[in-house]
Amino acid sequence: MSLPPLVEPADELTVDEVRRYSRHLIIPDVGMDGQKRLKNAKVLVVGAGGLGSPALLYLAAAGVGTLGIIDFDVVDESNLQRQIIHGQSDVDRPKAVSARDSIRETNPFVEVVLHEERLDSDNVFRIFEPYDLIVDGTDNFATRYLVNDAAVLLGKPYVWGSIYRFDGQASVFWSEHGPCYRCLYPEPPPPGMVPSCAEGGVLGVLCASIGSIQVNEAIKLLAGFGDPLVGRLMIYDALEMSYRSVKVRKDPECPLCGKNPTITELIDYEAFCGTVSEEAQEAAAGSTITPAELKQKMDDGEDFLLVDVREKNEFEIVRIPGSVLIPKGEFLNGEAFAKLPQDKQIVLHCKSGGRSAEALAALKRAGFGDAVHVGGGVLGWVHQVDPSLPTY
Ligand SMILES: Nc1ncnc2c1ncn2[C@@H]1O[C@H](COP(=O)(O)OP(=O)(O)OP(=O)(O)O)[C@@H](O)[C@H]1O
Repeated sequence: MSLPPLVEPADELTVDEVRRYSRHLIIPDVGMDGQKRLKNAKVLVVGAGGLGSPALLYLAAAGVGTLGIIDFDVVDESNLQRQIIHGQSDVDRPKAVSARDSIRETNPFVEVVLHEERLDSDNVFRIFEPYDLIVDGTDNFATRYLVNDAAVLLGKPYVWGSIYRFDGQASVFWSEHGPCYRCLYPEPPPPGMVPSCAEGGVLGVLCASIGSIQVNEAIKLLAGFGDPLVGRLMIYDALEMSYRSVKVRKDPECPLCGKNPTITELIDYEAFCGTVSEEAQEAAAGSTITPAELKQKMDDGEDFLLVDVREKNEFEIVRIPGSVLIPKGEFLNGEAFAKLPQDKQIVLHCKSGGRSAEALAALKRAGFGDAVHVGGGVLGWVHQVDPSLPTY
């Protein structure tokens, strides 16, 4: 499928621009016409993190005239392994500002528009409106459904990417010409079932592999050449080193872009995707202790078993003294229960409190009524009790 260019060409390129983009200009498919279209293009990148970093740098280098950056976060040292738009001196600076500075260095001809806020249902239409196309570099389901729904309702193409450990996926969702994200994934996974990169990790260079595919697709759509990834899902396995693409059909029953849409306006995406299941929230209510309270229990010599429900690799990075490791999965499949004493209170913790709440719900269901979990997890322990330990 080939599609007409999204953007009209700019009137002209300056002498400096011709010199800068000469390696594009001599590709027949791009040429003067394509480069002028890129110059006139306005692209918004949501998230200046793992995918957003290479996406922003390559979009800027390619000569996309206006780049919007939306991110609410600041640069953390643990970002630098993959978020190559930021450097050591950017730690603690707002990501959007740090990304803008790098783009200025890469290509001063690009106009950068900063949105230092969290994209949500209240601001998404206002923020998306001026842009021709949206590139999604975020890491959470609530934002992906929000971006998809807003893009469908505004009729804009949505260039999507996703990464985890060694696996990546990318596609272009554009309901006028093919499926939307909801046609592929009608429902978010149950809370806690799909680990994030923060929980499971990600190979840094995978961000470049998938982020650059997103840029490739954005450029093709803006300038109107090649076969866009509309109606196809690209699947990349960095361990096997295989790329394949599978067809994704538009779902006629899609509640958003199907024949009889039931979703005609934005919804509450946090509630739709639920970061922690309702059962876990209920289990945690009244059964949550703070890291400082955990320390007090230890100092008082209370007899309890502290169970870390993270994965082995995380346990090796940092652990709370005296804890034993039983990963969350063993609570969900029931294997953990036989390993636990019946005559002691069980105290669960994870990295920041989400997984331990899920494990706590399973534990309570199995009859361990006085079990509790530690709100804030091992990160809370480091901040409140022992700042000499590393965080990740
Ligand atoms: N709704 C949103 N609005 C604006 N920015 C968002 C939104 N959701 C996520 N982001 C940003 O998208 C980026 C996602 O990047 P990535 O997952 O690589 O980084 P991270 O969240 O910094 O990493 P980690 O979770 O491993 O610490 C982050 O910079 C995050 O702040």
